[in-house]
Amino acid sequence: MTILYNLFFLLLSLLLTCILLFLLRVVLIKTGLIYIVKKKWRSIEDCFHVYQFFKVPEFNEGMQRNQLHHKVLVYLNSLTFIEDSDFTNLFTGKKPNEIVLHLDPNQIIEDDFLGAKISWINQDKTLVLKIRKADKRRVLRPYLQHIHSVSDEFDEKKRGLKLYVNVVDHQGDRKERWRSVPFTHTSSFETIAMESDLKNKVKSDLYSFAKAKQYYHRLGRVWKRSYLLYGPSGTGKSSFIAAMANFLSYDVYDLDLSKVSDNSDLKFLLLQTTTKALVVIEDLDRYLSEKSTAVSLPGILSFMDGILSSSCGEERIMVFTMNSKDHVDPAILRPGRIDVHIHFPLCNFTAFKTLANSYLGLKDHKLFPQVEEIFQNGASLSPAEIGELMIANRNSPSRALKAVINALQTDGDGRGALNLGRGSCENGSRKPVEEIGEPSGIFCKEGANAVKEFKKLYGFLRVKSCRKSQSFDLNSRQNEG
Ligand SMILES: Nc1ncnc2c1ncn2[C@@H]1O[C@H](COP(=O)(O)OP(=O)(O)OP(=O)(O)O)[C@@H](O)[C@H]1O
Ligand SMILES: [Mg+2]
Repeated sequence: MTILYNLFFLLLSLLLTCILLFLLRVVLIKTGLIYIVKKKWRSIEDCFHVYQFFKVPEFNEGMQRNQLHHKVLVYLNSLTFIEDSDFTNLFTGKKPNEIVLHLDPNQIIEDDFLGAKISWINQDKTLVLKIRKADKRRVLRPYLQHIHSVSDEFDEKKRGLKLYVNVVDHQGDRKERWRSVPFTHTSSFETIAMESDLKNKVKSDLYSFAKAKQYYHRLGRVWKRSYLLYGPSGTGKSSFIAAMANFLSYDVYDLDLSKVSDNSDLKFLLLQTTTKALVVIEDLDRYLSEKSTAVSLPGILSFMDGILSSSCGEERIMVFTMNSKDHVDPAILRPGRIDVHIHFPLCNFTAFKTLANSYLGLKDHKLFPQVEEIFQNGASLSPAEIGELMIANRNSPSRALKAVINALQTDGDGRGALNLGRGSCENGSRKPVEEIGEPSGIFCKEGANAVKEFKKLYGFLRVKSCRKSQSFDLNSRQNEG
């Protein structure tokens, strides 16, 4: 009996202690006393550690700006810890409704890195780093490197993307060949009407490319990737390039071949592009067939193979667009030259529904079956043409759909037939998109060499079809990256 009593009292006292501790915690948190306790605890802890201090002044002895000071400031302003500090400054940002936090003079910021507690004090144009002596050897160097990369990334994002266009070299001195303007195209993968599976493949391909620096280096390859976007006018090729740039946060270099004076000029232009860039040549088929450029075919081929670009920065993506591959020199299209080919067909019913959703906010409509039937009969228009009709009639969805039906019945008849006859992927003849339920864009990887490399690396033995080898390639690289 006494044992039972003792056990009961023990349990009761345990329960009471738990309730008391819980109440104490609530009081501490609710009243803010927790911060006082934490502060006191830290100052007691401080007494048992030896600290080292590193000063980062804003200017050096020659009164030149110390870049590290700028980087640390950018880094500290990006920390979430700044929100938790006792006081800080609030400013409006560049974007509407944006509010940014900025360090105040004399403010102390706590940071955590690899388990070490680090604090920064903002004192009279000098930032002072305080670190425990015991942590210094292990943490200081990687911490400073971390600051470098975070602040570079932050600066990069703040800078905004740029669109560069090449200008004619009037002086003949090859200086300032690129002019830039802010890149403000708002196109994104979400706004492009395209089969979602294909879109995801492109996204993951781009993403794994951006992460694969070590991999490309190990293979001794130039860290670049090239895409060919081909299809009739108004099918979204240029919009897709803008979406790629926005997705990767890369600048765009739009190369106008008619303003390039010769092969060596092309080389100079490439040398002047920066890293993290999308180098674009639009309408390559037209330049080649009209011979409207002074650059020769070998000049273009070596540009594609990355021989020229290997000497300049890295991490670049090249994009070429064409209306058709039919009359292009086979050397351009040979496997391994352009990594990924993407076909942009005229609109099919699936793409039409995406457009109707984004332009008119329509998920379904009683006229949809009629539109579907017209598409099934082979009629088609470009997404640009359909988009225009929808924009013009955006206040009345029914009128917009009737306008599209009308246009498909009159202008769209022959175009559909043309689309059906087009080749799509290298390994087979193209069937009507709607009939076989094929994606509205075709994604076909032609990098036979790259496929071999991946097979060697990962021990894949089965030779797959063009389409399959591409997806296998993407998966394996994703794993790698
Ligand atoms: N697949 C699509 N999804 C959404 N909008 C599209 C699509 N295709 C075209 N558009 C719209 O049509 C307009 C023209 O498209 P874009 O300039 O990208 O076509 P293009 O294929 O580059 O044409 P071109 O070969 O004549 O240069 C853009 O405003 C774009 O928003
Ligand atoms: Mg275009």
